[in-house]
Amino acid sequence: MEDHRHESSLIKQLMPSERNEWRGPYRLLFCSSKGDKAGVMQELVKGVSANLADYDRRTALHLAACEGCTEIVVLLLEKGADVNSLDRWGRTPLSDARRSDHKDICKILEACGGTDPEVVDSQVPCLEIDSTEVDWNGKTLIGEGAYGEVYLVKWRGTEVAAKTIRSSIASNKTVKDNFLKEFTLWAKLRHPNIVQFLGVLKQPAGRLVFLTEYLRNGSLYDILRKKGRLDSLTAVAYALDIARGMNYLHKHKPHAIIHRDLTPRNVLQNEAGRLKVTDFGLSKIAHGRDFGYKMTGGTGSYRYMAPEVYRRESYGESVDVFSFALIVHEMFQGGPSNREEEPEILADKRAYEDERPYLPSIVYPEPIKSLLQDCWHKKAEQRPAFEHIIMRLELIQDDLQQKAIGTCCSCAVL
Ligand SMILES: Nc1ncnc2c1ncn2[C@@H]1O[C@H](COP(=O)(O)OP(=O)(O)OP(=O)(O)O)[C@@H](O)[C@H]1O
Repeated sequence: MEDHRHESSLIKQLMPSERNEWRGPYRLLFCSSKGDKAGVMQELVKGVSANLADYDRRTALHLAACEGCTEIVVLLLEKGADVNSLDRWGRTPLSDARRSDHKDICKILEACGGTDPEVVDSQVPCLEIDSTEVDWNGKTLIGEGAYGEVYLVKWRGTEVAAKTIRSSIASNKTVKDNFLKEFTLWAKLRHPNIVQFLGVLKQPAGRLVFLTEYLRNGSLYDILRKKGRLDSLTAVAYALDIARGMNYLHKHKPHAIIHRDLTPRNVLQNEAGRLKVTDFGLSKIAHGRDFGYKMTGGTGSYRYMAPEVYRRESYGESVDVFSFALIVHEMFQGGPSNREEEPEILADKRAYEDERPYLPSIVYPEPIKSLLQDCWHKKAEQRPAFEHIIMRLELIQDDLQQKAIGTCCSCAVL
């Protein structure tokens, strides 16, 4: 997608020297994007319309809202700028201010009747599923998480998972709106290793139920509990599934999607044996400032938490790489290490004493060992990106397959 958020397309085409000397009506757009109040005033006094737009239909108000130029926003509104003008991508100035996190400008625009189609979108009918289409009669409880129960139900004759958000959580309007925003984003995602979001049920206020595809084999957590250690080829195939799903999320445009809560419980398996990642983005709502939920030892999220998250420092995509390494470690080992230790204490030791799980050579092939050490590196910027992890895993997979064929052939010769 084109990045249209920052500057008018006309301004982008100008050389720096031309920008400074630019005269003519479009100077209004340039000055608005640069916070040049005197310049904006000059243009308006000359009679340039406050609603002048470039050929992407970006107005001075879009640009000022996007760039955080509060004074210009106020001035343009006073001079009759249309608070809800839509650009070529269907965005209003409020959409731009929200995306750039200019909270003061959002308040000003909202007070003037500004709306954000991207949020309205979260309630658009295409996301909404009529509750009467869901057959709850034969429902089966599949599991229970931090937010509520998960049921197997039928929707239009197809088995799907219905995930409920407890009313104690969903009755908070801000929390509910944030869930809806995350669903809007999730609904747009399509990848073989990402659980498919299907829609939100029309429910009375305070309740929230959403549908996703149903994955018959349950979570990786359940699989490891049942099967214990996985053989190297299976573990690497599973690691590749997770890495491909995560790479898709991290490469999302215009912003990477960071999972923040990648754990074996949030990795599900379908009947064909393929793993898919689920519940990304939701953890920051429930665990974040919107809702004072604290991750418990029970849900186990601390066990996979990157040191910088535990230390409450700023973080990026590599927090998911850290969690990924611990999941891969478990697949080779058959479960978490230091099972008896409180997850929070474990996270503390990882964050402050640089403690990491043991990697015995008898269990971990050398290239897996070095991959895990890189992925849980204490310096977040040293951890590899998922696209590189995929390449390394593919090489490891080829090598393991060659060895497996070799072993098989020597059996046949014998
Ligand atoms: N789409 C699905 N298909 C099949 N089973 C599912 C699906 N979604 C969830 N489950 C099952 O329900 C359980 C509970 O899921 P849920 O996402 O609510 O919580 P969790 O991931 O286990 O924990 P937390 O809420 O702390 O992340 C999962 O562990 C899984 O076994």
